[in-house]
Amino acid sequence: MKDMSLTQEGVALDTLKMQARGVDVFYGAGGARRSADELAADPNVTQAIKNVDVDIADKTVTAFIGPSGCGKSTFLRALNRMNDTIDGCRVTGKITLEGEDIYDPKVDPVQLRASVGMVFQKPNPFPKSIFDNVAYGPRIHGLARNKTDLAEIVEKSLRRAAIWDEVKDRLDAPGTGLSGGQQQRLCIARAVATSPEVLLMDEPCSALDPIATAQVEELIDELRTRFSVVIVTHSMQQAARVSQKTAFFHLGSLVEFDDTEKIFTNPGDPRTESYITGRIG
Ligand SMILES: Nc1ncnc2c1ncn2[C@@H]1O[C@H](COP(=O)(O)OP(=O)(O)OP(=O)(O)O)[C@@H](O)[C@H]1O
Repeated sequence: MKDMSLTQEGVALDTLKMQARGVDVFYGAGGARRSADELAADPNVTQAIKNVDVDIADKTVTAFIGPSGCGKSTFLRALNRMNDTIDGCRVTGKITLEGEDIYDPKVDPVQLRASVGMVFQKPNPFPKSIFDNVAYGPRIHGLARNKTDLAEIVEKSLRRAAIWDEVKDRLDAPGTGLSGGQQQRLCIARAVATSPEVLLMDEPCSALDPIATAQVEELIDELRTRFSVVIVTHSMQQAARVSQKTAFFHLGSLVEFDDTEKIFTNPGDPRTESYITGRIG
């Protein structure tokens, strides 16, 4: 019998943070408002995501895995409307954060991205001081009442990103002068400074050495005590180490979504099995 306290994707209802239903993403869609069916039928339009349903649980790390070009990053960007910044990119279907439609015209995408933060593959600190990198979000969103308050938010964020001890004596130094691993943790501090509900990470360790990767992975485990984390990774070992839920994408479709342990030990779909055993991808 179906457990009514779970969503169709098997996530406990009382922990549901984000939900995607029937999401399609198109590139080269042009400016005119066309329906998903019209876009799908247009040979000049690329459909990168096809009818995807996903549930993102609170205080959980969800990994998106799949072969190159399957749409992982495209779908991740749909979760905080980063695709809005790409000309001709159209997202259809429904994505909610705490039950609210994030594509509703009332929603301000800049505000949304403070709640659904993002960390990119390549560390991208602003050409500003370490302090100003972290203070940027709280400043533009008016989250600090005064200077002391702002300094507290910056310190707390740097501590959460496990980089405070390394930078506390040089907060005025440029963020771009840090090592790659430190820059990535600085970017994580910048993303958590606005107290997001969800943190999206697009291959956050791919530019890092094994020691910096281990530090960021440890940090991800710590971050999930406060936030939902969604991570795109090419490393199956990393997905198995850091996540509790895994979504396997193939050719723009979500093939399987389940507990990470199940995906890696007893996948339900032969395509998932082929991928995790190295036969496709
Ligand atoms: N800005 C864009 N314009 C046009 N097509 C794009 C754009 N970005 C991605 N695509 C296409 O969308 C599809 C999915 O790409 P996406 O980058 O989301 O895949 P991915 O699974 O994240 O790949 P990878 O693992 O290689 O990063 C691909 O066919 C890609 O060529």
